[in-house]
Amino acid sequence: TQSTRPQRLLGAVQKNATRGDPRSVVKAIDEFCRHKEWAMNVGDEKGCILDSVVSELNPATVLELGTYCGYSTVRIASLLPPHAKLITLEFNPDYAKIACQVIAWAGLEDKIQLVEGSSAEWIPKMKEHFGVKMLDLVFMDHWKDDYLPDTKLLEDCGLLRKGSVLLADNVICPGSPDYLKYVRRSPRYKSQYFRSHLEYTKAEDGLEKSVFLG
Ligand SMILES: Cc1ncnc2c1ncn2[C@@H]1O[C@H](/C=C/CNC(=O)c2cc(-c3ccc(F)cc3)cc(O)c2O)C[C@H]1O
Ligand SMILES: [Mg+2]
Repeated sequence: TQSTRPQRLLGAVQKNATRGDPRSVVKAIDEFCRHKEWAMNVGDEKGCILDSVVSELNPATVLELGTYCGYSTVRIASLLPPHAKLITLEFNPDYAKIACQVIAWAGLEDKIQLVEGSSAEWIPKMKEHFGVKMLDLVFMDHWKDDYLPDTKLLEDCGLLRKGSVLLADNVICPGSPDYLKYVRRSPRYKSQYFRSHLEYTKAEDGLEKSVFLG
């Protein structure tokens, strides 16, 4: 039977990356997507911006919305301090299965909790189910129409503190206009646009970093 693109991406990781070496997993995926098959990972150019935000913040608790194949999951987790935790939500079981194996190949199982389910279902369960008090960083890379409702849900669930950072992918392409308007207009956020390009292409895209002011 035909393989899927995520399965072929996993194959490229298992063929070209070194087990237990997260950065080689990131590199293998970028090579595959640049030279073989495009896939919707945040990619190497926006990935460097993601790296700088994570390194500067040094977060203890990270939430990622939209795991897909686990590229940004591995990229973020590879930069986290020893006892830090990353929870990543993915509701597509086929993607979750691939991401789980990509994470295992990188040797990051201890830092990453992959949850198969929707953000709407699991954001309200963060505290009781995962013992999460506050989120230091939220990386949003799921359906673009869910960025705004999920941001409001994070606020309502009391998961954001003064200084919590929301980092959203694709605010230009495919775009999330209602989210952008909200974080840029709201007095409760200090928002900043990092101009870049859509992964593996020359099209404009960027990340929006929004600091919650409490
Ligand atoms: C609500 C919810 N909860 C948990 N997981 C969720 C969820 N909504 C989606 N997900 C999961 O996240 C992933 C969805 C990601 C959506 N990302 C995209 O649609 C996306 C699309 C493009 C793109 C740009 C130009 C083009 F011409 C074509 C595509 C680029 C990107 O970087 C993207 O992230 C997979 C899905 O199962
Ligand atoms: Mg994206």
